[in-house]
Amino acid sequence: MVRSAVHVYLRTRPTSAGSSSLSVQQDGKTIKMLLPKNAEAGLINNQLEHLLFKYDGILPKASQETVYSTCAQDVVDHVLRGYNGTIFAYGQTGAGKTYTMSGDTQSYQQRGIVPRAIHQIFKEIDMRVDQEVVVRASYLEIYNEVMYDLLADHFDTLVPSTGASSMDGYGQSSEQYGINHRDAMGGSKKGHHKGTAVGDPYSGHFLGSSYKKDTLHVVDAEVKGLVKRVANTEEEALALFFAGESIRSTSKHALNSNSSRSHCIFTLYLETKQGSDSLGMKGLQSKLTCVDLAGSERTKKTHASGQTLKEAMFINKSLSFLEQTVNALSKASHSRGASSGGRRVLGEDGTSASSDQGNAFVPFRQSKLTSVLKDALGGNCKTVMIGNIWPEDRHLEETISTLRFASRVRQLTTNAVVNERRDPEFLVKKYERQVANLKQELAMRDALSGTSNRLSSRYGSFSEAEKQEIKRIARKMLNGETPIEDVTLHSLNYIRELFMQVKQCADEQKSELGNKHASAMLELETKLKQFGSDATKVEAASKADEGKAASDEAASAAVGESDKPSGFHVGNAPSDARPDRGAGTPVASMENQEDLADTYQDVSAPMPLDLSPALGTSMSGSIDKSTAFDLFKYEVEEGRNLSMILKERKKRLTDLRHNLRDQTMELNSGKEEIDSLTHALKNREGTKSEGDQDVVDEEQYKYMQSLKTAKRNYREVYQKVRDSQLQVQTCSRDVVAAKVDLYKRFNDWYPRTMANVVSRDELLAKMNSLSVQADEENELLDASEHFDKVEMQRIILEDPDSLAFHTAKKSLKKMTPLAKGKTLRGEKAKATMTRRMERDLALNFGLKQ
Ligand SMILES: Nc1ncnc2c1ncn2[C@@H]1O[C@H](COP(=O)(O)OP(=O)(O)OP(=O)(O)O)[C@@H](O)[C@H]1O
Repeated sequence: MVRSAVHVYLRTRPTSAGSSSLSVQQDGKTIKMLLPKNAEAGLINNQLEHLLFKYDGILPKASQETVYSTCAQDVVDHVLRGYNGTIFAYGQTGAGKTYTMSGDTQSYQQRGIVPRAIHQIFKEIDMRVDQEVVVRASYLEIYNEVMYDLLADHFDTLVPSTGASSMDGYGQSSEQYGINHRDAMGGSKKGHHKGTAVGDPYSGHFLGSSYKKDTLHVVDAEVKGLVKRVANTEEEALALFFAGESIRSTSKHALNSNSSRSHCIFTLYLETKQGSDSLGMKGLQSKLTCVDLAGSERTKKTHASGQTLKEAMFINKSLSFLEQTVNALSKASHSRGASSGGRRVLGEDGTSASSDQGNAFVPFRQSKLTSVLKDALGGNCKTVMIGNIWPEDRHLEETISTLRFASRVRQLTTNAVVNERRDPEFLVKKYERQVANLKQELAMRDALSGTSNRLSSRYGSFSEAEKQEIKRIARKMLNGETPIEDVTLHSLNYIRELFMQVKQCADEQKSELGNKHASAMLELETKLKQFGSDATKVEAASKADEGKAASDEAASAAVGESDKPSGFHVGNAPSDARPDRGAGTPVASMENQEDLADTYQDVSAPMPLDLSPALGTSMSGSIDKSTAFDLFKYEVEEGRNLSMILKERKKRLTDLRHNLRDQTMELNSGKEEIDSLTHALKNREGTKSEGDQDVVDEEQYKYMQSLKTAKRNYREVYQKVRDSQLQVQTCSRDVVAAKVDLYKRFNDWYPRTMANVVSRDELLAKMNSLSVQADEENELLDASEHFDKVEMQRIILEDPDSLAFHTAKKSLKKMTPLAKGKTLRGEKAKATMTRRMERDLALNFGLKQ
């Protein structure tokens, strides 16, 4: 097992004052700190003149983009490949942790690591047409050592329009677990809201103080009961994140007007499935955890009092537990690394120090934070820490402690592995099959023992050359050139390979036939259309009912006739029920789900449509195709409709697959029931004396009846599975057809619209004139709708990638109308105060709340 080091980066907050004590060395990874020789700066040190700290990178004056590409992109990439990843920001209050993790959530340019990670994840998922990836999100807040679910039921009130409100598929409900909810306005539902405003009464925090404790539990670094919301798109995931952000607890103090008063942990869970239901689904399960820790603070400096002081005490205490945990882990790692000749090695489970250390105790359970971060600090996770510092002389002491902590974290190692998962039912079946095959193989070996054939008995897999040879024999068998009796069957393994090759040859022949069938279908369709117009003429000439009857009869005759050779029933579907397929469209030959990816490539290949981010954002001079494609999807009615159809079909496909999976599981348990009843029946028969063999006793009768019912149920479920399989196949084809349609129409539209358009402004003007025409033709938009539309066009043209961000922001704002000049937090606080007053009044009058 390979352990890898936790990577640590240092980011400095820009400051006008600057620091005379800190300097970054030439390697860009080492920071030098000169130690002052006086007590005024809070330090007295007579021996050392300076300290050197080395990290994986130092980022002074770095843009948000640089920070993301340096520190986070690789972790997210790993998460997409099935690893767990954690990115956490640590540092004193006001040093820029929230700015680093969340960024300025009002500004796309200044967005932080979380929105960027969401974008990277969904962009990659969009490219994986052959995989089913389900993304879920959770948002946990640890405030005063109590855990809150920031995506609990208030979320439906906050962002219903995005559709991102479905809970996870496990039927988890927050109520069920008795979670401490924050309501939409930031107060604890179960609690007694106790607001403490510092300065501006609208910028204070409002939190519950009489909440029920220990309702969320941490088991093996997993928070049980936390709601995981499904996010189908980037926009939905962003909406979830923004909704959680809007109710985080913050407060104002002397060093930060918007200081986080809690540790916030936003997690994205990815479940990737690949394979077919019949062969068993192979899946990856990974998660990306983004942690914005509350900042350590000297209460003397922040002038904290009252509630803010209490919060500061909780924050400092939990950070000190974190330090103790890291210290224990790094000590263990250090000593074991030294004794093993390596650098840093930890106990495999990451929970305890090395045995060389005499199993040193690592205090993970001391606090909620360390329990949750257990994996990130030493378990199955790829971890990155960003240390944020505020490089001013007045913060020297805090800076030193951040630098020291970061150095210790850099000594930790984790053990990240790909989290592969197979459907357990499928695995059991697979192993059962393997055991049965091995038994047969052995029996065959015994039978063949002593003969030369025995030498040919193989257990390993065949080489490519051997497979080709077997395939040649299979083809000859299929073509009737070699009689089956003439084929020497060397071993069971050989027979299996031969079967597979026969199947493959048969599939190839089937696919050839399918292509021929597709062209025949096209021909048939053309004929049907022709026939349709002839029939219309006939209908016009004759009486309505007679004409219809004649037409139906003629239609079915024609359909039946052409259909005969293939054995398919075409039916009497209206001509517009089938998507318009061009002669070269590969959809017609689509036979199964595996063809999806190929088709996607086939379809996109002839169209120079590059959706890579680099092209998508390049706006120098002319309009690139990627931008135009986004425009087509969002702004042109035809494209919007097609894109909507594609989205709906994809959604339906996902639902159908889930349904199929459930039914397959039901089928499997039905089979198990039949097996066990058969077994029981046989046992019963075996225990009877010879004379009683012909008499069915009561117990036997019971088994027989149950067996009959089980078999009947099995048949019913089996039929359902077959139907669902067909539905999935049809729906897969519909998805591909919708994709093809969208690309095809776009390719028609693109040269038409882009003719003579070379610059962004020209396109904007053209789009505006088109939309004005469209508005006039359809219905007039009101002023705000028109503004939104123009704004969307501007966003798409400037940076199509930013669309999801802006739309998610807009949907959140719509639900929380803001008064001009007021912040969301201000509104939240105001509403909380109003509610509190109402509640107090009600309490005074003895009304129940
Ligand atoms: N790299 C940076 N570039 C621009 N502004 C920054 C940067 N880092 C921090 N800031 C600004 O400094 C202020 C404090 O930052 P932030 O709230 O992120 O600190 P914090 O470490 O999260 O503090 P706390 O622990 O109190 O929550 C914010 O106004 C933020 O915009």
